[in-house]
Amino acid sequence: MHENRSTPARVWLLAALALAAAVVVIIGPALFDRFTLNVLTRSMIYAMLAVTVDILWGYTGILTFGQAAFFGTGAYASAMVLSHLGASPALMVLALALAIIVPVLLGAFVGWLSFGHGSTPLYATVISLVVPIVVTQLVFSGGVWTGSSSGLVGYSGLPLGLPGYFRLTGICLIVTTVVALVFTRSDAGKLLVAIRDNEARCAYLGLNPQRLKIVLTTILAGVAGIAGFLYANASGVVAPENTGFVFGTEIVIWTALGGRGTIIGPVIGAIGIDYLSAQLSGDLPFLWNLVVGALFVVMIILLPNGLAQLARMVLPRRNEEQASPSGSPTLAAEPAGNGSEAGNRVLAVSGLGKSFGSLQVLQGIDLDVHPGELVSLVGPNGAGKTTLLRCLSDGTEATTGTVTIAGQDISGMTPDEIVALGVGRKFQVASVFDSLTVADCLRMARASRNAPSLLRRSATLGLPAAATDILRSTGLDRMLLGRPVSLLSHGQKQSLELAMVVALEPKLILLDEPTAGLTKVERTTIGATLQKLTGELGFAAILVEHDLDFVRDISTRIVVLHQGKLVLDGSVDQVVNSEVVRTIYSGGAHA
Ligand SMILES: Nc1ncnc2c1ncn2[C@@H]1O[C@H](COP(=O)(O)OP(=O)(O)OP(=O)(O)O)[C@@H](O)[C@H]1O
Repeated sequence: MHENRSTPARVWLLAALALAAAVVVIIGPALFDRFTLNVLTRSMIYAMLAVTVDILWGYTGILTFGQAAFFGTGAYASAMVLSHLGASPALMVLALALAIIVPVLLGAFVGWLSFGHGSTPLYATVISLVVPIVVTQLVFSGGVWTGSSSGLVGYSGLPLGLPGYFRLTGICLIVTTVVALVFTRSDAGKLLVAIRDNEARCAYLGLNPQRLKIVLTTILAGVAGIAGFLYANASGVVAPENTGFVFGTEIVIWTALGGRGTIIGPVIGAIGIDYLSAQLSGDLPFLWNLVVGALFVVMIILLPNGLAQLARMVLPRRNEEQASPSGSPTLAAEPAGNGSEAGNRVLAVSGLGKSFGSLQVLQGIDLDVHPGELVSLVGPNGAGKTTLLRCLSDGTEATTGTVTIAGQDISGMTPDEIVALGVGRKFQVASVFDSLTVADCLRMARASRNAPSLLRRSATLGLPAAATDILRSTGLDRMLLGRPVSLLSHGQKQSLELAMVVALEPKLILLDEPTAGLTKVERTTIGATLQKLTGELGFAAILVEHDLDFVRDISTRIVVLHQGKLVLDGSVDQVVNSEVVRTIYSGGAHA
């Protein structure tokens, strides 16, 4: 794959900004008085935390109040070593190591609890509220080890002096910010947005969003721990408030006010508000919190995306609609993947049943599908068609019977594991990533095969020929690759989702009413595409469709489902001319 070797302007801009910030940090001690240096050192440590919250909340959609717990754990781990064991160079290294390891272990546990098997979106937020409270209680009950309610104070830290701490924390913040900016703008960083937008689609692209969120929580807990280490050294005191829920909420407020999903916004928000708090809370000790609270409410109403939104309104903006073609990646052909061997069954369903409580939705379904077949699944509303597709793409759905894909029983398997067996699923309502561009959506579809770069935006987009064909035939190719998905028409989103599914190079494609709401021209294009995919390229497909004329034109076989039972499985002619079908569609047949 070719990479664009020229360095984009935004990389130079980032380097220039980082350099300017480094200069300010280096000469800062000569510019600021002691009070300002002290406050800014603390503010910059808090800004590191705000970056971690922004990656979790702003990019990945995980609202967390728990970063304070990891920060506090790191701070206490360091302070306990320095207080009880000493501050020799070796013990300093131990203090730093524990300030990372303990929060990382806690982060992995919290991540597993929040996003592990069976979790719901509510888990993460509730657990992030509970963890700081638990950690604070542990600190209170730690006796002399943690200093209980008084915290730990009077230990020796790194021998840097105030200017040294200012410079060290400044450099750490610049590094954290640059790494976060590079990562969130890389191909891999787009994965976070994909998870935020549409977790189910991620799973059906063969990705494992739960695992990714656990890894992210763990790594960012480690970063919060490093911030805790800096704080414990620079301030010379750690207290229960450093681990608490109130502090965790403050970080969220700084992030929101600065502008989540921007990295720079939360950095400015944290430094600005903490600095102002230090300046004003002396003069307005009781009013200050009220001022911050009121500011928060006003901002949420007027500028829900924070100060960064104001900056975007003022600064000239790139017109996203005109971002193509110069901003678009170039399409590159990927070698064809694992085609199915004609003759072998791709899918074998035997005695499949599904019930919701006492409601039996599917019963005794037997079905085989071979490579090259386009099997249409028809039946009246409520017959169980979508439920059947769900049972074929999620091994935890079926109540009875077996589903075998490419020779492997899928019972108990999760959607991403089934994608790896060669199943692609297209949903009834186009399931894409609205905040990403067309190219990024397609890149997500390849992410389980080609690990996306953590550092770069690729200048090319490698896709199998079948997916590129769909883009060409539906007009989504080059000119629209850089366009945000939110600007696409309904038909374009349907075509994009189909291209994403085909980009997975599945053996079996499951399509739930792919032509719903499309114009006649769009339907004809999709029909021709499906015929080519199956007839010429050897994919197998199961198509749920209500339009019998469309089905008749393109199918190789038709299966009729009625009241949860498979009542007919035959050639197009057999089914179309069947008395049973006529009776079912006229509403006359009952099980
Ligand atoms: N999660 C659920 N809980 C309870 N009942 C459900 C659930 N999902 C589906 N059903 C019921 O299962 C039956 C089959 O639904 P399904 O959506 O599979 O039908 P369908 O053939 O796809 O219908 P349509 O053509 O209208 O999309 C319906 O009676 C529906 O109400």
